[in-house]
Amino acid sequence: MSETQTNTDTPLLSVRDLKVHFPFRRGSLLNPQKGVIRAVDGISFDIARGETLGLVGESGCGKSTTARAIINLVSPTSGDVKVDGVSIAGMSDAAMLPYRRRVQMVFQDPFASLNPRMTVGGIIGEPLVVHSLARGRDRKLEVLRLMELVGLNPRFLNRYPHEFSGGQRQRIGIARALAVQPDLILCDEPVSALDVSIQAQIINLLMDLQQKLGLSYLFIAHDLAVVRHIATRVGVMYLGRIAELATAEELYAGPKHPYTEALLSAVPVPDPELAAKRQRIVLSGEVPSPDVYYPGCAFADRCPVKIERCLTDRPALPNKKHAAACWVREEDVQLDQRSV
Ligand SMILES: Nc1ncnc2c1ncn2[C@@H]1O[C@H](COP(=O)(O)OP(=O)(O)OP(=O)(O)O)[C@@H](O)[C@H]1O
Repeated sequence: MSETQTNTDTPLLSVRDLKVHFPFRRGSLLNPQKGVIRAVDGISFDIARGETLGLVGESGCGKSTTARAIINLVSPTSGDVKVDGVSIAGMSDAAMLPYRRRVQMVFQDPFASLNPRMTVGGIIGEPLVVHSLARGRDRKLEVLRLMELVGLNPRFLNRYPHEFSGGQRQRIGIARALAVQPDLILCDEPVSALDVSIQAQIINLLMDLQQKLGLSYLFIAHDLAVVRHIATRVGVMYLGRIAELATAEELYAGPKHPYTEALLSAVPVPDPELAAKRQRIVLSGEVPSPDVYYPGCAFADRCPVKIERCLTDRPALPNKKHAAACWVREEDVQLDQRSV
């Protein structure tokens, strides 16, 4: 079988030991400082066809940078991103074009990501032009079909983004991503800027589209409540690393990492009796700066169950279905040799 053929055993997306470090210089002429921001610091995960991986963590933990590296908007410092087993590292622009069609992105702020001077028809139809997929009347018909698919009234074809609500603008962004018939959509906080009732509508739309079109999603959010209904599996990120990776069911029923426990304790529970029993874990301190190198677990400073080893030895995420990078909670956690 050729490398470009679809192999159902190969994950659609495979990310291995991905690091994205941003070197910086600051300070004064007399006291210059050089350093590196470890935005993403050695993460690995797969996404299968038709699956949704939720990627969750506080602001600045590296979620968007992960998505940007997958779509090649930033260059990885090291590690590998493969689609259907084919690595994108070092691909020429021409070789990247079909890849860009297969992997699309939907952004958090649907207003900032849509060109205000283009009509909805122009915005949704643009990728069809870029990828030479449809022209003239065919293009218009395809745009109208896409508008209906995402629940937009086709009569609004010639309207501008500012004439739509936040939820409708996000539908435009989704239709634009769908125009090239992608396999995987990277959804970077697609509902964070929307009201709660509208959030549910957009999540339902994404799930409905997944059913109809067999799409895979990487769904980024900063809280666990948002990904609960859409994610098949969830990765919890902390300071550029994955603290815990599990199926959504396992993670919500029994989180292993103390950081996941703290995040989950903040998720509202609809049942008042359960809510009364639930103890809220309030973490002390802030997420540490990604420009400091932590030899041990990056969460150790804020961790309520840390032991001495957590400060000195970096735990690697065990390679199994439900895994946490935690010396205290996980029996078969190993020393992460790669980062020493
Ligand atoms: N181009 C860049 N140059 C330097 N630092 C960057 C760059 N892009 C991101 N960072 C830094 O990398 C870290 C991770 O940023 P990233 O945007 O990936 O986090 P995030 O989890 O998506 O946060 P948010 O939810 O706020 O978007 C942050 O400290 C950020 O300031």
